[in-house]
Amino acid sequence: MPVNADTDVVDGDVDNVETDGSLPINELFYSLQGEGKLAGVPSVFIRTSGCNLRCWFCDSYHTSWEPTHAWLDLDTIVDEVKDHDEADHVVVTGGEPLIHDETVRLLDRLSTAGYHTTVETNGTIYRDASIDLASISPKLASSTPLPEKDPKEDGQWADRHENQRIDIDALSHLVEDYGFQLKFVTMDQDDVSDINQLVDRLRASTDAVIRDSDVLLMPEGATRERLNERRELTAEMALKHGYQYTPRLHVDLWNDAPET
Ligand SMILES: C[S@@+](CC[C@H](N)C(=O)[O-])C[C@H]1O[C@@H](n2cnc3c(N)ncnc32)[C@H](O)[C@@H]1O
Ligand SMILES: Nc1nc2[nH]cc(C(=O)O)c2c(=O)[nH]1
Ligand code: SF4
Ligand SMILES: [Mg+2]
Repeated sequence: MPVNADTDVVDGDVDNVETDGSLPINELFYSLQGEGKLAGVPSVFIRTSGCNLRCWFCDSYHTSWEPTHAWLDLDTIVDEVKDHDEADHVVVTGGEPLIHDETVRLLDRLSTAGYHTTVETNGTIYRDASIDLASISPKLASSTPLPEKDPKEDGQWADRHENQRIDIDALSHLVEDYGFQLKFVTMDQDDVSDINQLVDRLRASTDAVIRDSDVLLMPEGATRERLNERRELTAEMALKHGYQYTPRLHVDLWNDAPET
């Protein structure tokens, strides 16, 4: 993809940007869905650039900490999706895809064309859109880029990330309106109380039924090596609390190669 970095996209603050029927696209590729309830399903991935959070561990650094992208119009994006004629599932991810107004129009176009749509989102933004599966990954306290963890080493994003990472209203609307999964990146045992508290809070704030099997624990790890260090502990946490474990099939298969 051609590369440029826009300050507006860097900050995930695109309200005032004239997007003119296009989206900042970091990559578009065909792979197996690696995570969650649809793991293993052949899917086209559309990765938008720009994010309103800054998880220190973000495995898509060039959509968040240092965004790169080409602005592609919706016709071009949909045509590229259709080039992969084996696929009937599309995953719209990022960055945070729901910061962009045009993502709603893209989802409409994909749905009208007959695709099953999954949106990978951090759950801080609600949009009324054609979403079959809202794959929500709320960010735990352990994701906050404290100075000692920040890839840029200055801790500038810590407060903003911490203040924005949970929005109960947005989460409630997402689980009420769409098929959903709550997919938590887990570092260690300390995350469990954070997960339990959030699930309890969400259950109390919505009439939507949230089953334990809708709560997925996914080991942190952008590489095989790091995943190996966390998968067993994550599996044990899932067993102990009755939550579902999700692998990261693409990391097992292709490690951290781009476009996988
Ligand atoms: C790059 S994010 C993009 C979508 C959205 N911003 C979000 O966080 O859900 C896609 C998925 O990767 C997960 N993820 C990011 N970095 C990870 C890491 N180092 N290990 C495991 N999962 C990670 C996110 O939690 C999310 O489920
Ligand atoms: N194969 C594959 N599956 C995925 N599921 C969610 C992904 C994402 O980055 O959102 C992802 C990804 O990057 N690759
Ligand atoms: S919310 Fe998603 S894209 Fe944004 S920094 Fe966290 S993992 Fe990366
Ligand atoms: Mg990924």
